[in-house]
Amino acid sequence: MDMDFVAEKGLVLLGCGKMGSAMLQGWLSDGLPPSSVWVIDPNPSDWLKNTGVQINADNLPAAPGIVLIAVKPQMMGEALPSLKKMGNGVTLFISVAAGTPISAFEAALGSESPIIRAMPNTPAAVGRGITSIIGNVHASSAQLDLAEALLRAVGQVVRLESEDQMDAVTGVSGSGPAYVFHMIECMAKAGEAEGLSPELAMQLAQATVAGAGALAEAAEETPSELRVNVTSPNGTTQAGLEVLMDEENGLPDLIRRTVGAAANRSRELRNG
Ligand SMILES: NC(=O)C1=CN([C@@H]2O[C@H](COP(=O)(O)OP(=O)(O)OC[C@H]3O[C@@H](n4cnc5c(N)ncnc54)[C@H](O)[C@@H]3O)[C@@H](O)[C@H]2O)C=CC1
Ligand SMILES: O=C(O)[C@@H]1CCC=N1
Repeated sequence: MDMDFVAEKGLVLLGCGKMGSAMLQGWLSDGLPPSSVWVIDPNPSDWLKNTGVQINADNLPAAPGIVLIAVKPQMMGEALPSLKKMGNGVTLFISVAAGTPISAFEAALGSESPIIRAMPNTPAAVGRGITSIIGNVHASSAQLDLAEALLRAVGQVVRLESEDQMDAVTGVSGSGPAYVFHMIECMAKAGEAEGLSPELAMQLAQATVAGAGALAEAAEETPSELRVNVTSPNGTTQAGLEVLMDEENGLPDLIRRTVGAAANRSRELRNG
């Protein structure tokens, strides 16, 4: 059971904004035929309109293979009723919404419905996402395998042991790309402050973050060892890291508070 199953039975996307589009882009470039995809979204983007998928069509499949729910948690109450008739025990629902618990989908779609809660991230658009998943009791191991196969087409997949882990996961990997993009912005601005042109500073910052990420993934050394490899005793990196790694004002505390705030917001979203 994999992409062929999804192509045959159909994929319905409820909401196709930034995250839904990032995943759809990955699936379409992986060979999912646009004719197998139905999107429900009152505000489809120009990109979406050019993909060839069916948008707000009347001919929705009665029992699609998968329904991906990718609306904002705040829109859930308004959006979910349109799916209720698909809560037939056959269709697998996958939600990527931050905060919204599995119990909310069970209440809206029928308590027998197989539901998988997932937390992806936008690097899915280039096949480099990571998605954490957990299913309800009605999601069979074959359905978890199906979700994993679908999501693996846009990056790595990890299975969680408990839904409680989802808030921390959201704080680290769901929101994480934004922290890294901001790091690029800050490095580029700092390069400008040291006299580089904006274009050169941005090129250096982007390539450095992308290259360091690729090396961290490919190398046998840990990120700590890779950091030490860059750091010549009493050299330039040491001088920089003394600021970045400062216990009181440095990155460790800042990142701890950043991830904590995102995880807390995820906990708050549980209540709608
Ligand atoms: N953007 C990200 O990096 C990530 C987002 N998520 C989750 O993905 C979900 C969507 O987030 P984004 O794509 O960033 O938001 P977005 O605002 O870009 O997309 C939401 C889409 O839902 C559509 N929509 C609104 N009301 C609707 C309705 N009643 N029926 C159908 N569609 C409706 C909107 O037109 C929009 O296209 C959220 O629940 C978020 O927590 C999860 C992981 C990462
Ligand atoms: O900012 C948000 O709420 C969503 C969830 C994770 C990333 N974006």
